[in-house]
Parts: sequence; C-alpha cells; structure tokens
Amino acid sequence: MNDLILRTARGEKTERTPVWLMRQAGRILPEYRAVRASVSGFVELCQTPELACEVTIQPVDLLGVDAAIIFSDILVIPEAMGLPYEMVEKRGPFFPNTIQTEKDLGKIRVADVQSDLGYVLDAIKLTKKELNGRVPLIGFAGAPFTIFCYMIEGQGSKTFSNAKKMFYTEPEFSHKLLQMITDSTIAYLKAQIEAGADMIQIFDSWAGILSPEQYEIFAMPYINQICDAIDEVPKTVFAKGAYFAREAIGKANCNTIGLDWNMNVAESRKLANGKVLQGNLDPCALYGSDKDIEKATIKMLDQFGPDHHIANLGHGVYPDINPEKVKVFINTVKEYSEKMR
Ligand SMILES: Cc1c2[nH]c(c1CCC(=O)O)Cc1[nH]c(c(CCC(=O)O)c1C)Cc1[nH]c(c(CCC(=O)O)c1C)Cc1[nH]c(c(C)c1CCC(=O)O)C2
Repeated sequence: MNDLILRTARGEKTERTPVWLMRQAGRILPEYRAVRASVSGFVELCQTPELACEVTIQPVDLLGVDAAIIFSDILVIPEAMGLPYEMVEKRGPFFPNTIQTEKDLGKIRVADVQSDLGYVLDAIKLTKKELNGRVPLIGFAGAPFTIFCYMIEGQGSKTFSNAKKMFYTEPEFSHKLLQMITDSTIAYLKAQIEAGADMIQIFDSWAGILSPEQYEIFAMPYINQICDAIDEVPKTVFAKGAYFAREAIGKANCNTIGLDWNMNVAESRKLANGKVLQGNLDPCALYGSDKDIEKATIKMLDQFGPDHHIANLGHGVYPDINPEKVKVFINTVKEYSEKMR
C-alpha cells in the first residue's frame, strides 16, 4: 500500500513528498463528466455509491495522486439536518428552505448519520474495497462556520453577510445552530472513519470572511470540539483565507494545517507548532506553460522543505484546468521531492 500521506501526516520522514489535489474528484476530468451526464444531477451522483466510488477512483488511475478523497459534498450535512439542496448548473448550490430565526431550529435536527447519510458510508466501504490498498482514502466535512453560512444564506455569496450578520445580532441563536452542526459533523466523521476513511479533512472555505475575534468565538471552538472528538486517524484543518487563525490551529488537536497561496510558508512553519503543512500552489499557476508549472512547483517544494509537507494546491483545482497540466504538477512533486532528500 502507498501510505506516504499517512506517514507524513503522522510526522514521519518519508522517501518523497505525497501529493493530491483538493477537488480532484470531478470538475476537471472528461471521464467524470461522462458519469455525471448519465444521472439526473449532482445529488443523485452523490447518493449512488457505485458511481461515487467510480469518480473517487478516477484521479488515482488517471492522475497518479497519492490519496483518494471520497466523492460527496460538504452540503450533505445541512441536507441530513433537514434542509435539502439542489445543485444548479453553472450557479452552484441552492437551498429552497433556510434557517432565519430561533423558531426555525425546531424544523431541523442533529443528523442521524446511519439513516440520513448511509449512502456516503456505503460509498466509502465500496471505494475502500475497490482501491484495495493502492492509496489511502480521505473523508471530509465542512467546518461548522462554513456550513452555517449555507444554512442561513441558502446559496453561495461573495460576503455571506446575512450569515455573518447573525453573529452581531443573534449570537445565542448562532451558537445553538453551530452546536447542532458540530454534533452532526462529529457523528458523521466518526462514521466515515468506521466505514474506512484513513484520514479526514475539515474544509472551512469561508473562514477568511470573519474577523480574527469572530473566528475565535464562532469558528475555532467548534473546530476544536471536532478535533478533540476524533482520535482514530490523522486530521487536517483547512481554513481558507484565515491567516490569522494559523496559531490557534497550530494549537488544535490536529495533525496538518492546510495553507492557501496567500499564506507565507516560513511564517506558517513558525506558527504551526511542529504540525505538518499542506498546500499551497496558486490554482491559477496551472494555467501556465509546463515549464512555468515545473518552476512554480519546485519553488513551492523548496519553501516547504522535504519533511512535514503534503503537496497540494492552495484551494480546489479550477474546473477548466487541463488534466495534463495537473499531471505536470503531480509529476514534478514526485520527481523533485525525491531528489531533495
Ligand atoms: C464550499 C464547498 C462545497 N463543496 C466542497 C466545499 C469545500 C471545498 C472548497 O472550498 O472548494 C467540498 C467538495 N465538493 C466536492 C468534493 C469531492 C471530492 C473532491 O474532489 O475534493 C469536495 C471535497 C464535489 C463537488 N461539489 C460540486 C461539484 C460540481 C458540481 C457538478 O459536478 O455538477 C463537485 C464535483 C458543487 C459545489 N459544492 C459546493 C459549491 C459551492 C459547488 C458549486 C461550485 C463548484 O463546482 O465548486 C460547496
């Protein structure tokens, strides 16, 4: 078994740097689009374990990454709590019902993972069987703050100001909802691990819109609850844009800190408390020539050094990136990081 990423996440020295890409399953591969076109929509694809398994494994076969990430979405948690969503072509997620007041909390529940999210657990079990030890499988969930954003706002937003507003106007209600999301997420991640996930990542995609003070009050305590509740496998916390939270995440009970491309590597090392770092090439670098991608990747690897690093982009790969460019990134990490040792 290629367990490079697990050994690196546990802090061990390895023969080369492991590499995978956030959002590697789906988006960029024509093979994904073919499977996607065979079903009525994104939600159906997520809920069909055989197909979710197939698109999870595609990037392992086609790109040569060192880990698979289960094909699903962070939005399955609000759905399991009682807010169904649709994925609108070219626009993104849309929730017909949202949470606006304390009274609305009566309409949702803490997710019953086995009955409401059994399809993800089945997809994980099937994928583990099909991977047959080739690479580890990453499970994931959204961080409570990012899920809160979608449950209040009901769709994507540049500012998520309706969600953020609640922290100023309804702090008690906000904490109640955040706690319900956290309880659902802990049960969900534990079930993913039981089903076979070898490591987990928490995506706080909208972390960067909060002030440092708000992050401390409304985001970090819930991330800490999740990290403290899970001890079975290595944990990564990726708080996009939250450069101010690196020190707090460095103190959290997790193994790896995800960095976006705005975060300075040397500075992050100082704040990381010895933890492993993941990242952080600008996803736009993959629009460049092969030569330029190689150069940028080598520069990134030199900044991180040979140990305590999981190579990745600084956010998810963009949908219109040519898979051949992704391979240049992956192959450069594999070849150069071996020479660095
Ligand atoms: C914020 C967020 C979401 N989903 C996710 C995040 C956190 C990561 C990040 O910040 O990018 C996480 C996610 N979503 C998806 C995965 C699968 C595994 C992977 O490849 O990493 C993962 C890990 C599949 C998906 N999730 C989605 C698609 C594309 C929809 C389709 O194929 O129809 C895929 C493959 C849709 C989605 N899902 C979401 C949005 C805003 C959208 C629409 C725009 C987009 O494509 O990103 C919510």
